[in-house]
Amino acid sequence: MTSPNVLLIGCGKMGGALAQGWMAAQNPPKLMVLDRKLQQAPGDSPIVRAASDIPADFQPDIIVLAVKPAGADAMLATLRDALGERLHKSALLSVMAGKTCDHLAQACGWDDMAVIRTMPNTPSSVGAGTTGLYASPHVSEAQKQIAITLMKQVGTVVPVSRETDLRSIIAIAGSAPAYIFFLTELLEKTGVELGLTAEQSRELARSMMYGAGKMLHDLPEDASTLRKNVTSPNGTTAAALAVFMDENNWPRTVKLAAQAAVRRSEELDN
Ligand SMILES: NC(=O)c1ccc[n+]([C@@H]2O[C@H](COP(=O)([O-])OP(=O)(O)OC[C@H]3O[C@@H](n4cnc5c(N)ncnc54)[C@H](OP(=O)(O)O)[C@@H]3O)[C@@H](O)[C@H]2O)c1
Ligand code: PRO
Repeated sequence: MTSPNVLLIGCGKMGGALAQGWMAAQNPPKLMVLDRKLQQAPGDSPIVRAASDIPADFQPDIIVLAVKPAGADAMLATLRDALGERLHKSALLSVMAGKTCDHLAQACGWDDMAVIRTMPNTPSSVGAGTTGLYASPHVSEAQKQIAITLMKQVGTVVPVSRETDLRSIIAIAGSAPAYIFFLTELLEKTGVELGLTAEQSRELARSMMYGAGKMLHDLPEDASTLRKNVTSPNGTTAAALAVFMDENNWPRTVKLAAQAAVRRSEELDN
């Protein structure tokens, strides 16, 4: 398949992670980046500062919208003015935590605009991303396949048939690397409190996270089996897990945290 023309709007934390992942992939897209401050784009992709600077002969296959939800409408208005029918011919792929497909289509100026909503995460930068993907009814099968292929270049894609499922995906995958990074921070800090040097503690916590993640990725066993394999009867792990697994501890807080992320994504739609 020939590589698609991709216009990436916003090359910050998430847009930048995708661009990095794509540029390291086998058959990278032909990328143009729109960002007001970025100095150098991954793969030295061309950068424009505003929609009005997009060259007249550039027809994007996919426009990846990676700005904050609050800035989306204004950005789409300038894009519509600059691209006209070229915008209508593209598929819009949002990575934003809020704003529905219908809302984005209207902001583009066409009710039948092809809008794909995704929820990727920052591990996309190292080809280990996880992306939930919903294609609205106006997206053609060909456009959907281009979008899936594009996001598969940076990791795993989980298509969903209900747009509202993206909220759950935010809670379980989009925001979730931050939960894991926070746990890593806590382990590092606790290691120092227990007498390790900061360097030792950092290396131990990070290496352990990588090893556990690699087992989850490489092996077919359920997470619960992998957990049980670490837990000797009446041993050290059982002592630690008795704290974490208390129903008022992780089972409760993980659910509360996920519900808070879902609620926030509902607010970001408006
Ligand atoms: N971060 C994540 O882990 C993650 C994961 C999944 C989805 N998302 C979604 O990704 C989107 C972006 O989040 P982010 O964390 O990547 O934010 P970010 O780091 O602030 O990136 C947004 C980028 O877009 C640029 N930008 C915004 N408005 C612009 C405009 N009008 N013209 C030119 N450039 C403009 C920003 O420039 P300035 O800095 O100058 O404003 C910035 O470089 C959000 O909608 C979020 O919900 C994020
Ligand atoms: N980062 C974005 C946020 O915090 C969306 C998921 C991850 O809103």
